[in-house]
Amino acid sequence: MFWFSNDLRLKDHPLLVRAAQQCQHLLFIFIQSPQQIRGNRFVVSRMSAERRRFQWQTLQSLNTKLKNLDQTLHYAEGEPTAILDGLIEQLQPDAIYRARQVASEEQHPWQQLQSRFPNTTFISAAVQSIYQPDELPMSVEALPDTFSQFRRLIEQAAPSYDDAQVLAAPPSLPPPPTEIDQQGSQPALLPVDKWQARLGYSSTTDASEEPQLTSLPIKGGEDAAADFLRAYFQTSAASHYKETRNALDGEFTSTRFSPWLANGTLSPTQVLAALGKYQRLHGRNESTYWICFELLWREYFQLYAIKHGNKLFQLRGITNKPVTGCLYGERLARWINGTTPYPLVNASMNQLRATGLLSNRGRQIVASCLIHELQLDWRAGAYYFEQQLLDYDVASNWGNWQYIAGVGADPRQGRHFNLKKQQQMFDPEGDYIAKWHGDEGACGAVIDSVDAADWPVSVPVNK
Ligand SMILES: Cc1cc2nc3c(=O)[nH]c(=O)nc-3n(C[C@H](O)[C@H](O)[C@H](O)COP(=O)(O)OP(=O)(O)OC[C@H]3O[C@@H](n4cnc5c(N)ncnc54)[C@H](O)[C@@H]3O)c2cc1C
Repeated sequence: MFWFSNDLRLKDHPLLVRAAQQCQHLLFIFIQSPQQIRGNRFVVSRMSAERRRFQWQTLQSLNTKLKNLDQTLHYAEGEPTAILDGLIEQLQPDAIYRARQVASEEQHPWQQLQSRFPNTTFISAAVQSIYQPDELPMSVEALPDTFSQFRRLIEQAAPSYDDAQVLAAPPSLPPPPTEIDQQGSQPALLPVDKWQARLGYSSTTDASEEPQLTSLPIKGGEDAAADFLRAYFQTSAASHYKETRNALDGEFTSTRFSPWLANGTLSPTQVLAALGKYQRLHGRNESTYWICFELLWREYFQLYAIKHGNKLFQLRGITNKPVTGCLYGERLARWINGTTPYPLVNASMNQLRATGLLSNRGRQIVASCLIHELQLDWRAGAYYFEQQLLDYDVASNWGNWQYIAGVGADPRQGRHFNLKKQQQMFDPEGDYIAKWHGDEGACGAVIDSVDAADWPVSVPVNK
């Protein structure tokens, strides 16, 4: 049994190659846990319709690729443990394969199944990271408290990422187990094609529906990821990355690889291999190095999530530092709907709501505003990002939020961005604010309509 999660590709997938070599039959499954869609006390839902659409495009694309190898992707919605429990009882697989998961919610069913089925072999590998655990110069428990320390250790000791090698997709796959009815008679588990109609998605998606940050649409699937990667390195953008990466908008100011890296249609090794080829053709400079630098941040946060477990989601973070933060509904609604007094924040939130995409600088600015100006519980922001971001990645999202909230890996104990200064630096002409209507909803200097005693706050009228 091969359980796909955030590794939705066939290329550069060592675990898949291993399963293809070791098994006589393989059942491919993807399970959507309702817990990861349902709301909680912070958000009405943890997954927006736009994110689901992107995920669905990705699953369809994976299914098409599997079909070319006479295989099928099966999909189920439900508690992973319950679904797999039934399937393991029924099919008695010798082994179950799954990409390593870094956060507790995703790890939990795997651990439960391991203890329930001691005679089944559970095989997992880090297929979403640059380094395997044994290539790291430290154990996960000894991960340094700051990124800079981690980067220095990696750059001194770990194998160089200059000559990254991409593994080919398996040329063939073992057939599905005979017990699985291809027509999908299992109520919980159906081939992806059958689910498509049930969920109301069309088999082809109108390209104009896809969110765009560049002239290429952000479309789900391994082929779309490969096209995007190729298109990026056909430009000279990588040679200027360090100077442009902080821009709020614009064609290839940063790589925009994150949506595909997050769901595993693209591996970091594929990015590094394409970068290596680019450097051999056009030369290396500080900008090309900086792409690796940012990928190391991603790597760091993955290990950070494993090391810190549930602390990733706690108000006091990994520091246990006492912090305040309220869940004041009116302020949160203003932040979400782009009606704060800060046009730059509003523009960024409007962009995020409309597209599911936001630059790194935009994320830092709105996160800082939620924490420092609006004084809200940072987890409300993190959950809202989880709902909206097409590139949502549990480790990068929660790790970055903790960093800005001062309860994470930041040696400076948090970041408070001066919003006026940020606007002068990154949107001096106001183009971004105009494009995303940041002025339209701005509510003036007074954020709240009532004070602490619930009295209406009157706005002084200038005569
Ligand atoms: C509050 C907040 C929440 C975030 N949530 C997420 C998230 O859910 N998913 C996500 O992938 N990134 C997240 N990031 C990190 C970063 O903003 C995005 O990775 C980046 O904007 C993606 O655009 P890009 O692919 O053009 O990045 P580039 O600048 O081109 O960087 C290349 C790659 O490096 C990695 N990377 C870059 N910056 C970071 C970073 N700070 N932390 C971790 N990895 C990084 C990404 O995989 C990215 O695709 C968050 C940042 C902040 C401040």
